[in-house]
Amino acid sequence: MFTMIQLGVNIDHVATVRQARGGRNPDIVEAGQAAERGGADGITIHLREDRRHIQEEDLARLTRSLRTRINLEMAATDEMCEIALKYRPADCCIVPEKRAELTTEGGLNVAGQLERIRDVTQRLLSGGIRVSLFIDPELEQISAAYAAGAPVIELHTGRYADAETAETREKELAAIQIAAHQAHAQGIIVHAGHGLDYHTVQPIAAIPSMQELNIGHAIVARSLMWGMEESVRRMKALMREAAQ
Ligand SMILES: CC(=O)[C@@H](O)[C@H](O)COP(=O)(O)O
Ligand SMILES: NCC(=O)COP(=O)(O)O
Repeated sequence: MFTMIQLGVNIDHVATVRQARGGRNPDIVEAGQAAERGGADGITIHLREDRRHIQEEDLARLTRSLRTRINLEMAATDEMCEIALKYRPADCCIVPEKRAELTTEGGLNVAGQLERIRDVTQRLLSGGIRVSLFIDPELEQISAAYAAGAPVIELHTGRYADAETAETREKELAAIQIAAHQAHAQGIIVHAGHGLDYHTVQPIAAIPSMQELNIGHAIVARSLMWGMEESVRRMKALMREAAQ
């Protein structure tokens, strides 16, 4: 059990609000620093190919301004590799992208493109960047992530978070628990994220090998009522309570 489970706060949707009108309000750096004051152990941003929210300038400004660390989510493209190697965030998480998607729909198919993912993983590792692969909780994908040489995986919690019945949620939770155990047994560091919120986070945080959760939309949504610091503080407290 990792008693000090960490929280990466994804601030993509602060940029979504900004992009609605352009300009610099709300300011992405202020949001990241407020999340850090609330207890964020890192800041996650997804620089999408379509730049719908986070821009490269956001990455540049956050790189200069944050106290903790940046987890850059990115597609497995040459463009994104070059940007990652330019700014050298502590972490890069390789995620699948489809332009038509509203948000990330599934995990990265590492098994189906192993050579490509291995190449991107090794290029980033060689640049001193820790690499995580965003995958569905499937044993085949864990084995492929290991074969690609990724030191970290982030288990996609979307099906669990979006489950419409208690039965489905229990089934999806069991899949995540099994996947986390399998990955940990292979020496892979286990993270999780996508769709988690204040009433679904604790069973995921309670998984013994879980070292970090990346949570964004629920925190940003709540920050409109509670403020960013308090929204992060409440999420972190729920996680720490569950992980004890
Ligand atoms: C990979 C993942 O689940 C999220 O971190 C991702 O950033 C979702 O994309 P949007 O932030 O664009 O919804
Ligand atoms: N990788 C998951 C993440 O960074 C945040 O996802 P969400 O909480 O915005 O769904």
